[in-house]
Order: sequence, then C-alpha cells, then structure tokens
Amino acid sequence: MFDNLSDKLDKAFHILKGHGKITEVNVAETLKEVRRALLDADVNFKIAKDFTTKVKEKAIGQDVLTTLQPGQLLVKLVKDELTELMGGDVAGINLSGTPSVVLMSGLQGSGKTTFSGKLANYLQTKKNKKVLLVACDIYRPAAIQQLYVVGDSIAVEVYSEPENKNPVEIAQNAIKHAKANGFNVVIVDTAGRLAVDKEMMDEIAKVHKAIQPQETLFVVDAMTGQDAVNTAKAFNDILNFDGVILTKLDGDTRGGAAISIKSVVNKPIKFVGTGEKMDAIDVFYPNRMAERILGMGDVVSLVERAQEQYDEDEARKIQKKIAKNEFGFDDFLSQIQQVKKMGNMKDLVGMIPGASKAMKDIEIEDDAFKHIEAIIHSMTPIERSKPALIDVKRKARIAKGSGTKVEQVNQLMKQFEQMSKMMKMMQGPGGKNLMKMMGGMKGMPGGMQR
Ligand SMILES: Nc1nc2c(ncn2[C@@H]2O[C@H](COP(=O)(O)OP(=O)(O)OP(=O)(O)O)[C@@H](O)[C@H]2O)c(=O)[nH]1
Repeated sequence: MFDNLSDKLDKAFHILKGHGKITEVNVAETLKEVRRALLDADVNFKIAKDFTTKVKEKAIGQDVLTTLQPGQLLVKLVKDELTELMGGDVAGINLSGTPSVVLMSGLQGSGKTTFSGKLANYLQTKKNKKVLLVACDIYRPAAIQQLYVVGDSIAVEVYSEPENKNPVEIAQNAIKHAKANGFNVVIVDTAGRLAVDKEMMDEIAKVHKAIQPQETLFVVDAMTGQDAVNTAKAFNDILNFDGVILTKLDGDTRGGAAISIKSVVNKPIKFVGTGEKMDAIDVFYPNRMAERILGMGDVVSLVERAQEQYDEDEARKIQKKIAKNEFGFDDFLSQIQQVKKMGNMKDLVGMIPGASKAMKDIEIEDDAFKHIEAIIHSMTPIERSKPALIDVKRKARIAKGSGTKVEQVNQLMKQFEQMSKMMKMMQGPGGKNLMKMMGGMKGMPGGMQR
C-alpha cells in the first residue's frame, strides 16, 4: 500500500540523517522532497504546498533545530499533518433509522456492488444487523445478477424488481419490504454513472430525495488518483454525500486520492476496500494510515485482526496438545487457516513496523502458504499426528505427492519443530524462556530486535 510514497518520504528524511548538523537549509530541503513525494503520489498541487507550509510553520514554532532529535520531531509533525489532512478522527457510519438506509453512488466499475456486499457482511457479522441489499441498476440485468451472487455468498437477502424501470419506486418498495420484515439496514446499490451524464445524475438525485438515506456514500477507485478527487467533487455537488469509500487500496495505488479527497470535498473517508473478497473491508483510521504511509506499520490494526480471528476454544485445545506433546501437523494447518483469515500476507506484512521496507524486494505471494498446505495434505493422518515417523522414504513420497522438492519438505519439518519448541517454551513460567530464545534468534527482521 502506497509503497512508492513511503519510499520517497523515507528518502526525504534521509537528507537530515546524512548531515551532522540540522540547519534551516536542510529542513527546507527535506520538506521540498516531502512535497515532491506528495506530488508524485498524485496529491493536488495546492494541497501539497499547503501541507509543507504548515509543517514548516509548526517546525519553526517548536524550535525543531534545537531539539535533541530534530529528525524524529519532523517525522512526527509530518505524521500529524498527514493525519489531519486525511480527516483527523475516525468517522463512523450513521445507522440511526428504522431501517437505516444507505445509498451507494459512484462511477461504473468503482466497486459499488462489491462494497455493498462487504458493508452488508460487516454490519451483519460485526454489528449484528439484519441487512437487505437492493438492486437499483435498471440498465444492466447482469448488475442485478451480480448483486444476487454477492448476497448469496454472505447469506444476505437481495431485493430487486427486474421489470421495473423506475429506480425511485424500486428503492421505496425495498424500504417498505424492509420495514415489514424487520430489516435494520437497507443498502441501495445503484447503477454506475458519469458525473457529466446529466440524466443519470438527475436520476440518483431523485432517488436520494425520495428515500432520504441516513448515509449516502460515494465509492471511488483509489487507483484513479486526481480523477477520483474531481469526480468526488462533482458527485458531492449533486448529492452532498456523507462519506467516501476508497476501493482497490490493495492495488498499486499512489495514494493521492486518500490524501487529497477529504480536504477537497470536506467529507471523511469512512471505509476502504482492500481486495475482492467479502471480508476485505477496513474502517478508515487517518492516524493509522498516516503511520503506514510513513513506514511505521500499523500494529493496532494487526492486533485487532488477530483478536477478531482468535478462537478461545481452539487455543485451549492446542494448549492441551502442546502440554501433552501431541501438537501435530493438523494443528499446524489449523493455525495457518487462522492466520489466512486475518488477510492477505502482503497486507499483513505492511502492518509490521519496518517490515514493508525490509521486504520490499521480496515477492510475497498472495497465497504464501500454498506449498506448506500441499505438503501437509500429502501426509497420511498418522504422519500428521506423529511427525517423528516421517523418515527419508516418506519425505520423498510426500514431496512427490505435493509437487514440491524434498528440501521444501525438510524445511517445513524444521519450521514445525521450531514452532513446537517455541510453543512449549511459551507455556513455561511467564513465557520467559521464549523471550530468551527470541533474543538469541539470528536473522530476524530488524523490527524484532529493536
Ligand atoms: N483488488 C480489488 N478489486 C476490487 C475491490 N473492490 C472491487 N473490486 C473489483 O473491481 C471490479 C468492479 O467492481 P464492482 O463492484 O462490480 O463495481 P461497480 O461499481 O458495482 O460497477 P458497476 O455496476 O458497473 O457500476 C470487480 O472486478 C471487483 O472484483 C477492491 O477493494 N480491491
């Protein structure tokens, strides 16, 4: 996420590290580079200029040059300003109605339908809401079909009237249906439209006026940079929407949209989409995003994700097995499944402070556990529960069966052994042994040793 921008900002701050003494000249030089990095990320020129002016003023106000760690203070000022620029505080979603109505708007292909599904899934699983999805695209029958596929995959009901060509009526009927059937939230997915298409913009304005949604959300593809900001402005003029959804943040986006949109339309980014799957949705936290942009990671989100996936019963079961020396490959596999549920590997690595930078030249596969899973699946049940049985002959068979090499099987056996050892130590008094072991571990990423 925003690797290029992070890289350039890091280089900008290096200007300060290179000099023995910090002067007004090299602070100015650093901020010039910061501005250039923002412009390269497709941040609007005026916003980038105002940004560095503000940081400079604050730096002067806080006597950056005379502090003990001027470089660090400057990074902090940049972080605070980035947070402010992206909205300051986290903005919630208004669910006050009975039912609460959420209207989706945006360009074609921006990710409205996918996000409608993600939001429905989020509200259903995390907020315990009964959600109705409404197909209001009267132009493309395939769009209605797509919403049914999405609804099916998350077990959420979809409302549609394929013969009706009046989106206002469809939306109103859907809300009636929701009221009559005890739905808490109605999410109205509309057709994608261009801001220059007056007829279509009038249409969504009419739907908006008729259903008076509690939340009108503007969905925009983060990859479109400056264009995203211009489109947001045009939609905001018509709909006066409540919040922005930035999708495709998992792609190779430069970050400009995330940084500029709030200050242009003065509406907060509420959620971001980070993948095609239904659980690839994150609440947008400006401060966490600023930290990620500056390569500081996002440990809070990482821990939250781990907590969400933490299964207490499963953990207790595993603990018992470790105590009895019965931890096997089936348990290892179930641990992998839990990690996988936390999100894709690239995204997770980006949340570890310093890891993104340290691993930037390493290609992380989306399905990084594919080979490990194949190897374990090629083992017999008895081999999985008693790994000690796996001798040279069995290893060769497992490698052949999983389409891997014997070295890979050996490597996995070693990792498994280390993990079992580590788990046993964690069970020791206060996990002290584990800390000792970690301290002695060589080749850990920089972040672990600091
Ligand atoms: N990588 C990635 N792809 C996404 C994300 N959100 C949506 N997509 C993909 O983007 C494409 C368009 O998404 P849709 O949800 O169909 O977009 P839409 O705005 O409903 O499109 P229209 O109905 O044509 O207006 C699909 O292929 C989605 O899988 C995301 O957060 N990350």
